[in-house]
Amino acid sequence: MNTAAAEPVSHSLKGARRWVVKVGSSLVTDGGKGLDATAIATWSEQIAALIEGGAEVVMVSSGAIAEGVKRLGWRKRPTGIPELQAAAAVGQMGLVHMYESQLKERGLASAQILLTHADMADRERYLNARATLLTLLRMRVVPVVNENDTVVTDEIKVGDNDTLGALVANLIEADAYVILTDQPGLYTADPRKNPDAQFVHEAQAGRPELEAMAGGAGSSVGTGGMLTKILAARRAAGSGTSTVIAWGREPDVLPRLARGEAIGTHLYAATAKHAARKQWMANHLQLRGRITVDDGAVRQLVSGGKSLLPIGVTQVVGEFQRGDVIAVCAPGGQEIARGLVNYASAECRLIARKPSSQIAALLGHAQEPELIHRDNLTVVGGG
Ligand SMILES: Nc1ncnc2c1ncn2[C@@H]1O[C@H](COP(=O)(O)OP(=O)(O)O)[C@@H](O)[C@H]1O
Ligand SMILES: N[C@@H](CCC(=O)OP(=O)(O)O)C(=O)O
Repeated sequence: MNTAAAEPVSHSLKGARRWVVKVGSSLVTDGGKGLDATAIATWSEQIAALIEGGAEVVMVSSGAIAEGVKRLGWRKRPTGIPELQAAAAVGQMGLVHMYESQLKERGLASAQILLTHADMADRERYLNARATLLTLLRMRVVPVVNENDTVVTDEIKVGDNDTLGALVANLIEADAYVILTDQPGLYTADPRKNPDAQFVHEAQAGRPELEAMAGGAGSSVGTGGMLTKILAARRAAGSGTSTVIAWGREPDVLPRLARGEAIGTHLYAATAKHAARKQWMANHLQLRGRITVDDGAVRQLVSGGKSLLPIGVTQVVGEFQRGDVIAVCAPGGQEIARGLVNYASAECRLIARKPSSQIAALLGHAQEPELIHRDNLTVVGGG
């Protein structure tokens, strides 16, 4: 851990291509006073600069409840869950409207994505959310993500968009997760309560001593405090994503981070992205089925680093759903890869040996041309 300003900071976000940027309620609503148009304009400007430089950016924005409370004319945040949900539904309108207009002024289209933690836990929804987000990013559209507060209760109680941002970073395997908040970063203790607290410049994400430093929210508008940010950084590191916690009003913070400047607290991921993905597949998911592929497909997967297309599939064993993990076997039976399958077993049987152009005609719908996309595939024993 590096708390001394004199010690050189060794990690940076230079070269990061895919970014998730999260902003907290107190910043977005100027401490609950109402949507801060200037701040949102500033971040939009910075996002436009990143995209201009070839980056992809997902925005995760809190502030719906705080804005809804203001729009409904309530003097303070309610405690009842239905009232919080109602406030979020009202405030979300203003929130996305403001992002849309500010991004549009900078020539960028935006999209609203409302997610719950449960959406990421369900493998089919996980694949759908991933496909939607990656498609938007390919089109240079900026997804603006928030929790789907209408349908969740636990998430409202913990109010945890720090974690949601990390889940999105896992989902799209972001290079960088930037959490913008009302402090310059992590201190060894809550600086609002302890004036002697030292600034933490960098540390490896997931180190247990970081959790001991982090306290709860410092304002009545924010919810998670530093602890959820530290835990979110640990989670992001699981997919090889490094996290920076920085002050949201730091001038030009995002482009400066992209240029490699040391701003805020850098919580770096110890494992590289590709290795992290392999580990995740190996550890977290149970095999639900098996398919055999022909020699041509084996070559494409093992040496070519390509996706698996239905045309190379010769046999489908077991019952599985879209999003399940299946093993891919060579004609001799040995497992060569495993990955998240885009079609259920019954559909795989119908499209096996067929060109992808026939999927829509055979199934009545076409999710993706690949049976397993190469991003969701890990070659067994390969690099
Ligand atoms: N060790 C720490 N370092 C910095 N801030 C801390 C620490 N522990 C607790 N905090 C508090 O966390 C607050 C930021 O979290 P929160 O209010 O939830 O913001 P946001 O709305 O941006 O998520 C800070 O204002 C600060 O008072
Ligand atoms: N979905 C809620 C998010 C609450 C939340 O996590 O807030 P914060 O701790 O300020 O990031 C909202 O938009 O109000």
